[in-house]
Amino acid sequence: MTSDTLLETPGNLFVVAAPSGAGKSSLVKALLELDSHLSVSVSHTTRAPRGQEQDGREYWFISAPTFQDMVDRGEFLEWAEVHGNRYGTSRKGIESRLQAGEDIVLEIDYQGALQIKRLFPHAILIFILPPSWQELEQRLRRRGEDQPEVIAQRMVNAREEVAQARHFDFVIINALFETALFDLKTVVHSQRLKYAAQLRARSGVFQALDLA
Ligand SMILES: Nc1nc2c(ncn2[C@@H]2O[C@H](COP(=O)(O)OP(=O)(O)O)[C@@H](O)[C@H]2O)c(=O)[nH]1
Ligand SMILES: Nc1ncnc2c1ncn2[C@@H]1O[C@H](COP(=O)(O)OP(=O)(O)O)[C@@H](O)[C@H]1O
Repeated sequence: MTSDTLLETPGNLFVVAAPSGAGKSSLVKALLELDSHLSVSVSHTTRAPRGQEQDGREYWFISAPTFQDMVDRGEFLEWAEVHGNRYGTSRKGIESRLQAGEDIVLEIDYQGALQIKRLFPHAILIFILPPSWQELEQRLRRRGEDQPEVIAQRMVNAREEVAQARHFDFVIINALFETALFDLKTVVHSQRLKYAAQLRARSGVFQALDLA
């Protein structure tokens, strides 16, 4: 990463991906409660809402034709088909929020994460791993939101998803929740420090000392 790419926007962009059930949503939710400078982008999806999910909170739930219209109009920064449904990050707001210095987290799959890295080379890609396959399956069952065949499909897809972790900047193992949350906070915090250091490196003091 070069300093120029880091300074592309004043806001930091974090992308968190994981196989279904690894704990990504729980970790991001806990992180947002602790960090008022971070906000999450709400994706659009053609998937039906689960139990307590609300339109505009977890996702914008839209029909397949509406999703296609948005694709055709170029309204997504990235989109992908995951577990038989389509999911996308709306362009609206993201670029302007980053330019305004806001930090944003995207909770998306690996295909979307890799698209975002191409668009925003300074984005920080974080992959969350479960401690074992057995624990992953247990978490999907305990969550109690998906039918057995949906869980089976997600376990099959998880093998392919986990193989993509090597393309990410950081890999966090979510065995103990509090430890994984601490790791996630540390990544966010260190990225902010790095950015602040880049700004200082361009400041008058560094220029005057021939350190820039
Ligand atoms: N590419 C992309 N993937 C997304 C987006 N929103 C959610 N996803 C991913 O779609 C997958 C399925 O999400 P979901 O149906 O909520 O299931 P869960 O991960 O088991 O909670 C997960 O890997 C999400 O990270 C998006 O905007 N773009
Ligand atoms: N470290 C952990 N230990 C045990 N259970 C966890 C842990 N992290 C998350 N969970 C539980 O696992 C289930 C799946 O978590 P969730 O955040 O919905 O995953 P994802 O968003 O990755 O699909 C939830 O019931 C959640 O409470």
